[in-house]
Amino acid sequence: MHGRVMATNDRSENRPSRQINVILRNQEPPVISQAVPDTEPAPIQKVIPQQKGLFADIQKELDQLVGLDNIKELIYEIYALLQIGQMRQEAGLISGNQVYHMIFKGNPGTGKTTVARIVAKLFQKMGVLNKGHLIEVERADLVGEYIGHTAQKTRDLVKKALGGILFIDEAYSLARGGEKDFGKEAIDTLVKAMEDYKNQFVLILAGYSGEIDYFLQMNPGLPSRFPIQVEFPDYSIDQLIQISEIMAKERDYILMPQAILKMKQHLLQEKCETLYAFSNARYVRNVIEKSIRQQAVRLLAQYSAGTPGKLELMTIRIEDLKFDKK
Ligand SMILES: Nc1ncnc2c1ncn2[C@@H]1O[C@H](COP(=O)(O)OP(=O)(O)OP(=O)(O)O)[C@@H](O)[C@H]1O
Repeated sequence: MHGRVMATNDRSENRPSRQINVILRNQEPPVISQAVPDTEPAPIQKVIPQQKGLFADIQKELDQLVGLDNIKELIYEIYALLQIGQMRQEAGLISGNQVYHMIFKGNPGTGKTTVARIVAKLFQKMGVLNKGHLIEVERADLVGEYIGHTAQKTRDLVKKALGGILFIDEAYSLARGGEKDFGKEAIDTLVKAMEDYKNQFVLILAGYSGEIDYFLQMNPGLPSRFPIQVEFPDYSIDQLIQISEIMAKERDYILMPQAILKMKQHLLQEKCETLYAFSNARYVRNVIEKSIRQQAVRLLAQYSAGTPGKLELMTIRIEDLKFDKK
């Protein structure tokens, strides 16, 4: 699975192995089953009701997301780790500080920012971060125009992110100009901030998979600082259709079957033509929003002397679909 949490202070090498299987069920109390060696007490099925409340909100948000099973699993894994960490602490056991800086790899519109927001909320609920906000930046926000300017800009943004998440989109662009570029200064400042403000913010670097891999290769000191690496796969056409129906529903609209069919055909073509530049769920969102505007224009023209009924106000027809990119 992508995106496993790697414990950085694991002292258990010499102990018998203990495997923790996490089963995530919809709206039900999480069940944690432990498979333990013969010498230990019989397997325990432990239901911990107080976890339900804390995780319920997060789970509700995750349930709204189509696909992303590996990421949902990862988020639950982090939650479980934090819960058990608290219990271990209360039991007087070592529950050392975990490092939560992350790399999110994926094409545009695959849900990276959305998931980062949910992660921020989880960390805030679990007391890892005291604010749980997300500061989203890109190269231009970090890199300055003269020596020292970049370090200052980057430090200021880190300070804004304290208590939350600093999310750097297209992070690899910081290494674009090599050693002489101010991007290098931003990277060095970020690395220093990760030391200076340990556990006070979480840094997420996001971007295209290949470019992020290249970026990490060029900066060998970085990968070990990001123990959690997650792949955001492109959505299938069926998932994109599901997403479009959810997006329409959230706005109190319904897509007619003919409109769905047309959307399907169009997405197939668009995905083939644009390849890596295809912006997945973001593209679908734009289509839905444009189509809603188009429906409004159609209805006004159609009902110049009356009011459309409730169902008509909700319906997106095939002729409402708008695909142009402008
Ligand atoms: N799995 C999903 N289910 C439902 N909606 C989704 C899903 N993934 C993304 N979206 C929606 O698609 C839009 C774009 O998502 P988001 O901004 O998280 O993508 P991103 O990977 O950060 O994109 P970029 O790299 O271009 O910034 C948002 O409106 C988000 O709510």
